[in-house]
Amino acid sequence: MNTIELEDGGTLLFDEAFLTKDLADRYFTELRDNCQWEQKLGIFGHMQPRLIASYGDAGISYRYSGMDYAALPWTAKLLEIKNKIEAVQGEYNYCLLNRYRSGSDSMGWHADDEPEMGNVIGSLSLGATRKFRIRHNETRETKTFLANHGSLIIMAGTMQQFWQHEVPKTKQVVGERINLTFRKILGDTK
Ligand SMILES: O=C(O)CCC(=O)C(=O)O
Ligand SMILES: [Fe+2]
Repeated sequence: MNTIELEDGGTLLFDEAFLTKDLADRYFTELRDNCQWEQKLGIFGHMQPRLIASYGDAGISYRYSGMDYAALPWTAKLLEIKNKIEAVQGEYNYCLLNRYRSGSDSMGWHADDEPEMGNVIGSLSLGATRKFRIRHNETRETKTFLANHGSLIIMAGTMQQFWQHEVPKTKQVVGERINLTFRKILGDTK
């Protein structure tokens, strides 16, 4: 487990071997086959280049790229994963899953800095290894992490205020990747 102290009070924890390969394999298959995946419309009227699904406590919905996502009720597997991540850090009531079908699926530079969102985000990666990059808003300093099968990244402190992150497209032939970001939606979410 690696804890990186970022400038301006952000921290990024990276555990390359958070889950055993066996368990990561099982979660990948289970989530791929059983989550309610959908492709959403993004900004400028284009479909987002990935599939998403979202789960959480009753009554939770999450505003993202100008749209509201109502959370489906937790499944037993997702609660099991949530408990494991909470044992490391954080307390979560919502999970956004992203499914990157190939190297041409991606997520552009952004920060998860909505005011109603807690500052601790737990991000579990399953399946193909993809680059997870972070970039400081002012200095443009960039760091790259290889988010491999079964790895955990926890973003905390002031990271969302001072850094953005992305999962870039790649021309390499890569298999599917599923990423789960556990979050805490605060206050009145209706
Ligand atoms: O897929 C990832 O590793 C990042 C996902 C992400 O940044 C998000 O869902 O906000
Ligand atoms: Fe994000």
